[in-house]
Amino acid sequence: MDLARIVDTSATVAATRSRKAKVAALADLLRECADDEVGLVVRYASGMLRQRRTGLGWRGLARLPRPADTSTLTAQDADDVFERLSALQGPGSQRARADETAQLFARATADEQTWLRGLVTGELRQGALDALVQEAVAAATDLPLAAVRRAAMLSGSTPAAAEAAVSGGEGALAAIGLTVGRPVSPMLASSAPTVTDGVVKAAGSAGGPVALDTKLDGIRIQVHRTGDEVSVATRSLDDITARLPEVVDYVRSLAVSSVVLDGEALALGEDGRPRPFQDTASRTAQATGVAVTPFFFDVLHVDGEDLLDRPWSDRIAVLDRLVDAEHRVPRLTTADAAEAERFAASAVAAGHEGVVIKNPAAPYEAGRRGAAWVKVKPVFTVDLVVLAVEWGSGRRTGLLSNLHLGAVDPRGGFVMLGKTFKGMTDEMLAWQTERFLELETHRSDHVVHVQPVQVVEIAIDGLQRSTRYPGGIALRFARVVRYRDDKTAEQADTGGERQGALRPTALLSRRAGTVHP
Ligand SMILES: Nc1ncnc2c1ncn2[C@@H]1O[C@H](COP(=O)(O)OP(=O)(O)OP(=O)(O)O)[C@@H](O)[C@H]1O
Repeated sequence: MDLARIVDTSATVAATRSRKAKVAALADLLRECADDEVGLVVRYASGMLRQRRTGLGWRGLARLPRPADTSTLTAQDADDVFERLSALQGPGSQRARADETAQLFARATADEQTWLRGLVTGELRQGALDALVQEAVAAATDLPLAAVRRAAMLSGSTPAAAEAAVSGGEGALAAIGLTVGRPVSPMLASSAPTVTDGVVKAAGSAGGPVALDTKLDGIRIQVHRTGDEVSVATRSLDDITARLPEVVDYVRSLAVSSVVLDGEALALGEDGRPRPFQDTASRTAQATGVAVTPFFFDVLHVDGEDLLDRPWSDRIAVLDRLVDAEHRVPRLTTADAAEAERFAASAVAAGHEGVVIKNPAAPYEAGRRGAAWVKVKPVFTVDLVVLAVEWGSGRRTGLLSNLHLGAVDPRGGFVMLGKTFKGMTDEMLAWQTERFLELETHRSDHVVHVQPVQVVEIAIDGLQRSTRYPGGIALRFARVVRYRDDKTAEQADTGGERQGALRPTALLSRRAGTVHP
């Protein structure tokens, strides 16, 4: 497949607002692929490299050779270069990387250069793109979208689902089940403004009791075990087995031969209350530091049996049998809103984030964010992307301080919603100065513009209409809660639902919470 063909499709997808037209363009591209290139083309169409690391960043791409006049590159040519780059290490590798990169870019036309740079820096990646590509795979292969989606979630990979669809049709898609040892996209929660609303939403039209789980503010962990082999994956499916030996030891001690558990790892203080989130979060980067305790709230597989399609209540019965109460998330099942409010208040008083309210009849919907799980938190927080940072003054001279914050723009890119320099600890200031200088793209005056990849969680008192920012809304009293390294920019919150019409309520309704301790 010619690279230019993919670059063209990318441009068409970016240029149209019509979802139908985007899917049609992607499906046309996939129809033109040879079977053995589908995986790579799907990756590139989704803005993803096949290699986890290439060692190339924004800086390495700052100066490019003169573009070629005619396009000759294939997708496979590009992938071959990235494969060689990913294998480079040791002395001389920096030089070799620069040479390989220069040669690749010299063979690319101007449009291809721009596209390749976006691919390498992750700028082409958009969460929504993955869903579009799944639709395109279904359209190109004439297979049900639900079957493609399910396979993508269970394999944790849209390219893998596309390859199966092309090579073996619906049978091959259905054969992608849960494989112990291979992480699946975790089930996600929608949100509600109050516990009472959350109870109604999770119960659905049938009404009846719901389960309230304490919402722990730790590291989402999905733990797979076969025999003595244990692996731990994060929410974004990164392998952190080596970082969490205490979680590995605990799951290895369970009386099962194979199991897949879903939960949170949390660092507790001597008083049994959760330690500050930063303490827990530091363990995603290192195996030392404060100890974390695993708390499980779901089980997806046990001893050869997949439990995904079984109702939550059945799965929890299995969990209660397998895992002792000290390693389960505290929970209450009730149909009474007042009782639910009291439980949520006590969870918050115990130092937790809120509750996740669950429908007891619901299956485990990998990768889905629906009404079966509803989170309710006491403060509004939004996950935004840092677009630029201003140099500080006074006590903060020499440090990057005031953050320019953007939400994901449904039309592509980001839309700025406000700025903040509040809520940062000295440690955060030092860290962010280093981090944002690494991500710098250019400067204007006292503002350092950065690659839009760093997600930050911001607490706000609300949103207000404003003419100051292009989206027409602005954050009220924004302050930094923490940096979110477990989220990519495309997983940040959206500034609006459709066609650029920024709807503050859409942003808020997914985030609001009013549990009163
Ligand atoms: N008992 C629980 N049941 C389900 N999820 C829980 C539970 N306790 C904590 N969580 C965490 O809550 C997360 C969802 O809420 P939150 O909005 O805080 O997280 P997020 O990462 O910002 O958003 P999301 O994962 O929904 O995009 C889950 O991904 C999970 O990691």
